[in-house]
Amino acid sequence: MTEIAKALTVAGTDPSGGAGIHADLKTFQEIGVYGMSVITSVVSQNTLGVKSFVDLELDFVESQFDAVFEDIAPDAVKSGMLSTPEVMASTAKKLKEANVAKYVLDPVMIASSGHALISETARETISKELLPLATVVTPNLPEAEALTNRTIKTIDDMKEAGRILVEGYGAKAALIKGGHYEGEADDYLYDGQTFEKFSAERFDTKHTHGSGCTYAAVITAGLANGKPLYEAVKDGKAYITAAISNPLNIGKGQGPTNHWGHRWSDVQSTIKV
Ligand SMILES: Nc1ncnc2c1ncn2[C@@H]1O[C@H](COP(=O)(O)OP(=O)(O)OP(=O)(O)O)[C@@H](O)[C@H]1O
Ligand SMILES: Cc1ncc(COP(=O)(O)O)c(N)n1
Repeated sequence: MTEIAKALTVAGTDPSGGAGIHADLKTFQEIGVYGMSVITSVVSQNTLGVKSFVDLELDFVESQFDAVFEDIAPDAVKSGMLSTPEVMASTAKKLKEANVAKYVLDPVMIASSGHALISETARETISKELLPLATVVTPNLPEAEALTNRTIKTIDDMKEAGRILVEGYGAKAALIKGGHYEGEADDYLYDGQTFEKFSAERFDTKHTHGSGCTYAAVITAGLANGKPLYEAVKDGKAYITAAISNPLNIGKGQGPTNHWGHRWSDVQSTIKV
C-alpha cells in the first residue's frame, strides 16, 4: 500500500487563521499531504497586527519534535517563526538527529504589519545553524537584506543575495521573493548553478497576510511529494498567485490569502460564499 506524503511545519500560531501554523496546515491539506506541526510560539495577532507573543519553553518545543519523530518520519519539514537563537539551535539539532533531507527555511523576522517576530541576536543563528541545512531558504527582501547585510535595490542585488546565501552560507538553494519590490511580483531562485525567475502580475490588494508562509508551505508539500525543487517552486508560485488574486475579504485589516484560490470556481459551487 502506498503511503501519503507527510510534511511537518515548525512555526508560531495565528488565531486569526491566515499565517504561521494555520496557513501551513491549510496549505498542506489543499495540496494533499498529511500535515503535522511543532509550535514554537503562541502569537496573539489578527489581520490588524501582532499584539504580543509567548515563546514556548525550549524543553517543550523539543518534546514536540520528539513526539513527531519517534512516531512518524516527515518527508519534508518547513520552519517559519523561530523567535530566539535557542529555538533555532534546537530545531537544527532535531533536524540533524532525524536526518531530515528536505528542509524549507522561511526566515520569518518581521510580520507584514511591522512587528518583530524574532530577537535581534537570532539573525546570526539563522546563518550559522539553519542555512547550512536548508534545501531552500525563502527570504523576502528585508529578510534577504538582514541575512546578507546588504541593501537590495535592483534585480542584480536580489540575485547577488541569492548567491551569497548559497555560496557563502551553505543553503542548497535560495528563493528571493519580490513581494516587497516594485512592478511585477517576480521571485528569483538560485540553486548554485542557475537563476530561475518566477513571475506573476502584481494584484492591487491588501489581502496578503501569510503569503510568505503559504508559498513556502506549497514548496514543502511539493518536496514531500517527491517533486524537484524547480517544480515545487513553480507550483508554489501558481498557488500563491491564485491565493492572492481571489481574496476572501476577511478581517478589518490586511486579510488572509485564499487557500482555496487554486480551485476557487469549484469551491464556490460547493460552499456558501
Ligand atoms: N500584490 C501581490 N500580487 C501578486 N503577488 C504578490 C503580491 N504580493 C506578494 N506577492 C507574491 O507573494 C509571494 C510572497 O512574497 P513576499 O515577498 O510578500 O513574502 P513575505 O513578505 O514573506 O510574505 P508575508 O510577510 O506577506 O507573509 C511572492 O511570490 C510574491 O511575489
Ligand atoms: C506565526 C506567524 N508566522 C509568520 C508570520 C508572517 O506573516 P505576515 O508577514 O504575512 O504577517 C506571522 N504574522 N505570524
